[in-house]
Amino acid sequence: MSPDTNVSVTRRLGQFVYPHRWGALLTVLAYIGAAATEPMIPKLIGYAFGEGFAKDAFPLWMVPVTLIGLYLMRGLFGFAGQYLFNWTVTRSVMDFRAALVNALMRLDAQVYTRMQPGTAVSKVVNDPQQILQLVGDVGMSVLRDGLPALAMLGYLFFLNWKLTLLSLIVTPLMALVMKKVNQRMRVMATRSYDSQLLLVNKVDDLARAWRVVRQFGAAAHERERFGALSQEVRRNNLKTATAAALAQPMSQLVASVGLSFIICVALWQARAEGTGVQAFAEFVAALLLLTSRLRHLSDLAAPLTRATVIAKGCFELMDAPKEVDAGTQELPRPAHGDLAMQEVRLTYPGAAQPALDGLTLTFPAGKTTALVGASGAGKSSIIHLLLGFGRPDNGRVLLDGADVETLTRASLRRQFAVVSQDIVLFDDSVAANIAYAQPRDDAKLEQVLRAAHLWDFVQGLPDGVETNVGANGSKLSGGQRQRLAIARALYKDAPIWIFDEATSALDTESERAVQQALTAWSGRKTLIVIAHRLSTIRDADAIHVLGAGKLVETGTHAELLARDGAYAAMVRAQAGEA
Ligand SMILES: Nc1ncnc2c1ncn2[C@@H]1O[C@H](COP(=O)(O)OP(=O)(O)OP(=O)(O)O)[C@@H](O)[C@H]1O
Repeated sequence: MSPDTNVSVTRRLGQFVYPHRWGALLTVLAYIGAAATEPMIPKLIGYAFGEGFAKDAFPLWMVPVTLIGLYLMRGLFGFAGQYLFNWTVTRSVMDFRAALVNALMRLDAQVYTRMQPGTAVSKVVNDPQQILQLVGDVGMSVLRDGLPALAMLGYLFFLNWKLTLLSLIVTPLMALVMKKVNQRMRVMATRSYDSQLLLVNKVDDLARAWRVVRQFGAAAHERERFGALSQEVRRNNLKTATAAALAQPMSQLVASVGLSFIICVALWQARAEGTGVQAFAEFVAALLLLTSRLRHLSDLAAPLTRATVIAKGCFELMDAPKEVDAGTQELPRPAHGDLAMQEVRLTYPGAAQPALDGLTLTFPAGKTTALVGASGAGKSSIIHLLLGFGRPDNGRVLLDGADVETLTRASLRRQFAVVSQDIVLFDDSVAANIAYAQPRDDAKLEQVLRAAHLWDFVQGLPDGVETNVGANGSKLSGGQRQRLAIARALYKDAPIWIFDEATSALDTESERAVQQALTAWSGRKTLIVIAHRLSTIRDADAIHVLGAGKLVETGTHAELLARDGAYAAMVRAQAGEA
């Protein structure tokens, strides 16, 4: 990491603290107040020893009053400093997290396919707190040791400015050694952080895949893999700690070289100019005190390095490619719902073959169109493009005649309600999941729950529609989760519905009920259905058959059977399976 990066990381961190600068400023003032009380203690002790023994000295009650008063003041300043520090840090952390979540919401779809969920959790939840705490602690040390060090430096100049200037010559040497040590620490801290993220992702996997792990009897296997990762984290942490532990002795060694040089010069000067022992002793004592303060300050490199490394990771997430939302056109609400693809080609980054290859097809408004084809034929990729999650390399996707690239993403996505193969539910109530991000309407809620064949089940739940469904609907069965997702799509009441294997987990009775509900809406909605079970799409107005990203044939169920092509073969194959 170049120094420039360090500067930019610091500047970017500063952006989150800046709005709360008054808190930071008051923290500094409170600590200055606390530090100011420090010299009063030896001063008072000296006074007590000097004047206190005299017969007509101050009355004795002044001792407890002064001492208690002093410590009370110190305590108040210290408390105020801590409180203000935490006030500033917690607010800055909140802003930092908000910026990270904001970035997360706008990432390009491809970034999600590369990113482990644990990484996002760690970067948004843990890292901002850790970074600002580390930087804050360093700031505290600067206040505690840096301020007295500055005072001591001033005093040294006052005592002997020539010698002090000379002592400053050794500073670049110290800086050089510290730079080398810091570089090593940064490398180690980066490695340590990266391996820690792997560990986070592993634990995330273990918590999510616990069923698979147990079904495969893979606990020992997973323990072993976790153990190997833990070992790597431990090794990297130890190396970072070793590099940090080396920092202090190294800086002390350099300081001792400098110190011996200065003492020699001071002695030489004293001999030549005949300055007294007292001036020499005072200078050396002050210099030693300064060195001890500086030694504490040199310990700050390790936490700062760690904070920089972690912050860099957060900023990488913030700077990751965002979804392009360059369109300006807004569609009426609701749109008519006429979809078309013209000569569309889509190649995923790093893929050898295009997922869609010169595809031209339509999804007419108010009609039910089915997409069928073997696994990997490109069905989900079509949905991916219709929803504007990706852009075709070639060709156009049109909604009501407008290229979807010209539409704002919000206006485009408002037109779709999707039930996909991977159902995602929120750790919230049934009602909140169905009326997700929409105003709550209880009558409508009941209507969609009935349509999704879920009403009786929900009525039997302890808190009815207010019952929590668990993380990703873990308290529901596969079919119930799917029906809940269907209800959510119905609630959105968009002009275009996409059902991607949406009824695969339903029993025949529920499936029939859902189909009936959909038929009731047919003619008013554009319906796109992806189904492997061909019996579910035989009534579709049109069926597009895909193969390797290309359109193989199109027609109604009867037409395609009569043609005796790919579709007819698929139907026969499924009839054979059944
Ligand atoms: N994010 C991605 N990155 C790279 N390749 C991808 C990505 N998503 C899909 N593909 C590839 O694109 C091709 C089409 O995939 P797609 O998911 O559209 O097929 P599908 O017909 O929906 O399959 P299934 O019926 O199994 O869901 C496949 O070869 C797949 O490997």
